[in-house]
Amino acid sequence: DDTNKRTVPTLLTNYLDTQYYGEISIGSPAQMFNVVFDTGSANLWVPSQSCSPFSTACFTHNRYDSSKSRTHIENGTGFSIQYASGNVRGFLSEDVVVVGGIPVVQVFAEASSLSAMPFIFAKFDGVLGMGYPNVAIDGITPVFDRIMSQQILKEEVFSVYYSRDPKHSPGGELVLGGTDPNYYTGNFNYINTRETGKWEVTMKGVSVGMDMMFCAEGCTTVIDTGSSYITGPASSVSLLMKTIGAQLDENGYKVSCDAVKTLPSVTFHLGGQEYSLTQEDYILWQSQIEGDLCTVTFRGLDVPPPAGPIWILGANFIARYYTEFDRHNNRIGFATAV
Ligand SMILES: CCN(C(=O)c1cnc(C)nc1NCc1ccco1)[C@H]1CCCNC1
Repeated sequence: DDTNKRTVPTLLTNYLDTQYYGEISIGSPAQMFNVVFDTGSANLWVPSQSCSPFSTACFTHNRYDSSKSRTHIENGTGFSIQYASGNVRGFLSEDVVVVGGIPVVQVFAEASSLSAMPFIFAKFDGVLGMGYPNVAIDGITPVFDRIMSQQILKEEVFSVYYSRDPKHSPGGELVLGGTDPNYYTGNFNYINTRETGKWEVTMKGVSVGMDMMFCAEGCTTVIDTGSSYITGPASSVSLLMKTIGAQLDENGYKVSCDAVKTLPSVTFHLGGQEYSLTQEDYILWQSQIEGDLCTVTFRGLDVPPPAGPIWILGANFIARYYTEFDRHNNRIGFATAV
């Protein structure tokens, strides 16, 4: 019977609307880590005590010390994960991982080397992949699969709320086993994931204002809770930016803050619904001493075939559209975030 099945909330911290992370523990006694709950990958890794003191990114974060955990199980298999933005290398260990108070015995990676870029900018220590098992490196059963097999969740889904304004509390919320009606209004609209066993769907178009500009023939789109921005093929994004009058500089596309109010909406056509982002949603407005800086939260990113070309909808999309990831029905649901 479902009476004793439950949902498991984890509060998230919002760092400048670009990084959202929550706390987990590994080991006994508990060693605490801040991790991104990332639908764009399927492995758990945290920095290792054994990382070189010269690896700045490793050294400035919490590190797992296996010698201090009485539940540590030796493994030692090599591990490496390659992101577009950087890479992580290390080895596997096994220990008790606690997420939202739920303990699982989990194989994870101790990162003994972390590329300085981008991890010196990370406020989080590691990444907890919420992707499908078939994309997990070394064939490791992901954390969420281990929690599902305990049969304690009301539904085999998880949901993500990202706040839009760092001053709001909480910065975000991950719910395992259901959704949190406090953070969305209206009904969910669902899109089936592609058969690839990834949190990706076929998008039916991207329009700017009233004009359909990209992806009219359909294109693969990843819903990635671990990415800050929206990315698309570089040529498409540069045309989109030209249309809104944004200039590319060394760290992204900028617009003059005075022009922000005249910017058009950008609309993503998913599953027969239109998901619009207004300038509110896609401009990061930072007040600086030398004047305000308005960054457009779109980036060009060319993912090589066979995985690419793809669009990636990240945190700025999820902040506007509360997202449910449904492993039971292999579909993604969006509702208007509060
Ligand atoms: C976590 C690695 N990722 C980042 O894009 C990334 C890199 N480096 C920093 C400093 N932050 C990142 N993401 C911040 C964030 C948290 C929640 C929303 O965005 C991606 C890599 C591809 C899979 N998906 C995740």
